[in-house]
Amino acid sequence: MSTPPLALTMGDPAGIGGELTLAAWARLRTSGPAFLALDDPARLSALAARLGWDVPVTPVSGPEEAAAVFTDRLPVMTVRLPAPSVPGTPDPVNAPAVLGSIERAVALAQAGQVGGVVTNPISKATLYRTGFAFPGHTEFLGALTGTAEPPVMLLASPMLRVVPVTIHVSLRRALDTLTTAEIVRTGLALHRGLREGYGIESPRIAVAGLNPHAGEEGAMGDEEPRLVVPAIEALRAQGVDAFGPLPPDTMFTARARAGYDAALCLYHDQALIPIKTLDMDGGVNVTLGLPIVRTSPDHGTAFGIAGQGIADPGSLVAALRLAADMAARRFPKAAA
Ligand SMILES: NC(=O)C1=CN([C@@H]2O[C@H](COP(=O)(O)OP(=O)(O)OC[C@H]3O[C@@H](n4cnc5c(N)ncnc54)[C@H](O)[C@@H]3O)[C@@H](O)[C@H]2O)C=CC1
Ligand SMILES: NCC(=O)COP(=O)(O)O
Repeated sequence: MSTPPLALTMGDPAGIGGELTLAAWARLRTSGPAFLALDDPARLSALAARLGWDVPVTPVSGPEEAAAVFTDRLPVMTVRLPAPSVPGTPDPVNAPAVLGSIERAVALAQAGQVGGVVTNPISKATLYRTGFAFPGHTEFLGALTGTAEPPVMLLASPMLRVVPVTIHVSLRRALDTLTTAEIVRTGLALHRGLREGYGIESPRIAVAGLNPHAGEEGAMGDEEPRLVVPAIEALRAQGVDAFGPLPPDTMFTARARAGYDAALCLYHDQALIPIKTLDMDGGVNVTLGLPIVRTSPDHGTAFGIAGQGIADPGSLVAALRLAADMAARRFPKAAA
């Protein structure tokens, strides 16, 4: 049996997702991994024509047909848009198609018809206006696949892997809701994810402090002794090679990064600023704790440059490659 293709979602059709899908196909068509887009073939064809890109788009009935045509044509399983997409101007009317694309990709992955799901960026604010009740893909995918615990967001590049313990909440709320139990739960999920997804037998996990100088022995905040140190002790008691809390301002230097496999960070920007600064075009967002493989580019919809053909497809290409690697590691029989 040959490796099944990956499913690539539409993302917000007013964002850069469409042109990234076209560019990713051009880069991967001969080398793979193969993927099928869950998108509107007419809008992708029109976009390719407008950009002057030679990307033949073809509707397909399913993953098998997609794998057969991938070298010559970009295969698309049709998800019709209710309204024409205008680059840079998101339209909530298209939200059902955006979400439908994700739902269909997940169903294909759960049925074992695709190796994993790769998502193009959605506009969270646009979806919230239509009543979307999840902070982002990560939590939506947890609900779609019925995970017992909330999934965990890992951002990964060859230079750095980071996980934020709190994700899409205000900084104030992140501080108010940070608990030892949540640090431990996230650390355990990271430990498992590094073993299963990356084959790292005994992952070294650096835990960030919250305050300047990791609290300066309590003079600049007490969260380190009160929340973080007990979490590290609990993780170590469960066999996880966790250490810290490290001063956040120096833990991302090249020297410091050489000492760990992933950094466990306490809030969104503590994790995402270093990785996007180091490797915006190579960073990949991976969801840990799902029964399926899911990756995505590390960036968003980039409405300001959408439709111009100048968006860098590097992060999406890296996301597709990583999803294929993870699928092969998780489902070796399907990849044989
Ligand atoms: N996985 C997802 O679905 C994600 C969605 N978003 C959503 O994206 C929307 C916009 O978020 P922002 O914070 O503005 O971040 P953004 O990543 O969309 O844009 C930030 C800056 O990076 C540039 N940029 C982004 N991707 C690029 C690429 N591939 N090539 C060249 N330049 C690129 C943009 O032009 C902009 O200057 C928000 O609604 C947010 O929720 C953000 C991150 C991830
Ligand atoms: N800042 C990362 C991000 O927004 C990705 O979120 P998700 O949609 O993958 O949950």
